[in-house]
Amino acid sequence: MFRRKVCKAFDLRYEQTRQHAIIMSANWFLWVNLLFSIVILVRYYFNPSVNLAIPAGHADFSHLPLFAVMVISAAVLYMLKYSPDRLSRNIWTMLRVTMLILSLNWCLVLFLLFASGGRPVIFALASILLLTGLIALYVDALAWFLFSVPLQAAIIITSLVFTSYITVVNVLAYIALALLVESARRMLNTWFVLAIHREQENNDLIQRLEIQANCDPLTGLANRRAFQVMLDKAVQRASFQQGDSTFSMLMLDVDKFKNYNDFYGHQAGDSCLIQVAESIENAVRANLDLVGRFGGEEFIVLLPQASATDAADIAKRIQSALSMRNIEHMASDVTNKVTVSIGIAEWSPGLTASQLVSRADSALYYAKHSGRNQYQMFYPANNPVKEQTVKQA
Ligand SMILES: Nc1nc2c(ncn2[C@@H]2O[C@H](COP(=O)(O)OP(=O)(O)OP(=O)(O)O)[C@@H](O)[C@H]2O)c(=O)[nH]1
Repeated sequence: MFRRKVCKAFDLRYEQTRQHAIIMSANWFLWVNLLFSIVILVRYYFNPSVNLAIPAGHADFSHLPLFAVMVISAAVLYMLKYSPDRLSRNIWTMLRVTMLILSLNWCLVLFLLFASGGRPVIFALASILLLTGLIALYVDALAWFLFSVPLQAAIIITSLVFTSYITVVNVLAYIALALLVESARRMLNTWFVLAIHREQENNDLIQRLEIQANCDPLTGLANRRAFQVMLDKAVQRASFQQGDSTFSMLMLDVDKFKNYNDFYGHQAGDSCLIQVAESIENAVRANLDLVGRFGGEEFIVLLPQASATDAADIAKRIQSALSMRNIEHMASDVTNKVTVSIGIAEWSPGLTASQLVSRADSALYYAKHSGRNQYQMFYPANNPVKEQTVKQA
């Protein structure tokens, strides 16, 4: 089951990376096609003695496919640059069709050059096209075959048409070339897959380490360190924010938990802590509040955009969520169910994170000393008022 999930994740990553790679290298390859066709078109200006002579009469025809290569390459480059969704399936299909059309045009160029006496350079020209195509398209076997197969076929057909015979050496050379490029494509693709595997493994490892560094292993909640980071950020944000920047926090402690452990055993204690954690998580506001394990049987909740009164509502919800679980605690002198005491503190300008925590802690201390199974708010004079006490039945 787990393996299947890993494979799925790999498949997805592989497809996405392949798509990125093919777009990136197609860009490069289209530029190569564009520049290559321009160089062949203007070759006389560079070196009039170059052996790609095209006698009059043939020249126009040979220029046509070269122009076509130029125009198609430029048009597709333009589309790739300005397409709103460069990674869509349609773009991928368009690129494959483009590779076939470019290849057919190059076949025509080779054929016409061969016919006009440029024979000695045909093999070199085809080899350069095949090698650049291989570098650009090895990640997409279909695009590569659409580009390479017509070219390789063209070399053989052209030889057959323009020479009355075809030697064994020629045939062997063609076969060797075909085998060489295919084995090179497979090798490059193997490295590509391996690189994605490594990246996937590294990502998984980073994810695991992040979870280990930030999560409490028993409850899965944020650990104290992760909570502290979020709390510091909340204080920073609130300090720089104008207007309504209030936020609050809750500090919770399971009542008479030592007795619970002694009575039911440590393992049952662990399971009780997990249930308390779940109750808290279910009672807070999803995607907004952050629940953490402060240590031992103490929990902490960060409540963004919540005043002390809002926090008291959430504290009530936590108490009733826990009460509904009905976890027996026969060793408690508070009630015969597991209960929590809660301290509430609201941030006010100038307060540091540790000052806020210590306010929540002293409100919790007050709740404990007022009989447990209740919440208490902290007041600036560190004198929580008794009217704020709400006992859970
Ligand atoms: N099972 C279990 N117990 C834990 C864990 N962490 C801390 N404890 C226990 O939690 C208990 C905390 O006990 P105390 O701090 O004395 O508090 P209490 O018994 O809850 O009493 P009050 O808080 O005053 O109501 C200790 O017995 C710890 O061993 C844990 O991960 N699992």
